[in-house]
Amino acid sequence: MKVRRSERLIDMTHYLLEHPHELIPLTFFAKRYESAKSSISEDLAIVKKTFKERGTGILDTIPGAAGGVLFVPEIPYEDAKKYITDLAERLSEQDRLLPGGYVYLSDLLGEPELLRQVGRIIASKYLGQKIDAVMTVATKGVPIAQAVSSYLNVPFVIVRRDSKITEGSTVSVNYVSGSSERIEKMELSKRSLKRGSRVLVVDDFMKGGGTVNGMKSLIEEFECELVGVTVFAETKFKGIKAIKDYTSLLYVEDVDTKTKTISVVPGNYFTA
Ligand SMILES: O=P(O)(O)OC[C@H]1C[C@H](OP(=O)(O)OP(=O)(O)O)[C@H](O)[C@@H]1O
Repeated sequence: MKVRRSERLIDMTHYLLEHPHELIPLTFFAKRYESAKSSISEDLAIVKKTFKERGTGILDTIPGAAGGVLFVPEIPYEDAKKYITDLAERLSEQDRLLPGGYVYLSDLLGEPELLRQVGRIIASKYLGQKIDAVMTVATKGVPIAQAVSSYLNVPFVIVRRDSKITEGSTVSVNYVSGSSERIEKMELSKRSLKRGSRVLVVDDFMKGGGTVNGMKSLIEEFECELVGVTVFAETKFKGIKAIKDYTSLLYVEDVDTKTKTISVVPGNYFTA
């Protein structure tokens, strides 16, 4: 039964939002709605225009028999800036400060809406760049990696600091944990990354940068390519950070251990 345009537009938009970075042939929609390809092309032009005007993302049209449409999510700069600025205020609450200058984030990183927004903001940073996998380290980086990978439609891989029999054979590297200035080890299952993969590293928090630097070494061990590094939050570090090229959404600019207060501002995401 032929489907009316208004219904096609609703269902088509839902399908595209659910399948980012996936090339969808026009014939798929023509069959789904029992409509002519010319009608589908008109529908997609409406969706493309609305996505662009609303900052939902880009609807690329790939011509030819093997062509189709491909939805690339993004977030307008102003929307990202406002969201992160509001989050910075929220983080500047009392009693988030932990020993060693860490910040309690687990409540925030358990909120589905926050993870959706953070995933979209981080994915938008790498618009147009080929990414084959997102990498993070257990544990608190995992929800962020999952959110980013769902927007990029690529797998995420979890680096571990402890050996797990269920990971099979692994590649491990030693790294200097900037925070504890100790030599620590991290490892990744050999099955996780194909040689030559382009990898985006994300994590929840950066202090000395040793953890991210360890993941950078792992990427080299796998003969893969580091596309970039984005952390949810970073804090000042008394020494020299182990890594220079990274983006942070939030920056803990001041910590008062007496009053247990912190001052958080937007990170270098908006300036880098
Ligand atoms: O920049 P660095 O000085 O290396 O510190 C950042 C590390 C430390 C902390 O992990 P932990 O809290 O140790 O581990 P988990 O994520 O499992 O809680 C955080 O999640 C980053 O991974």
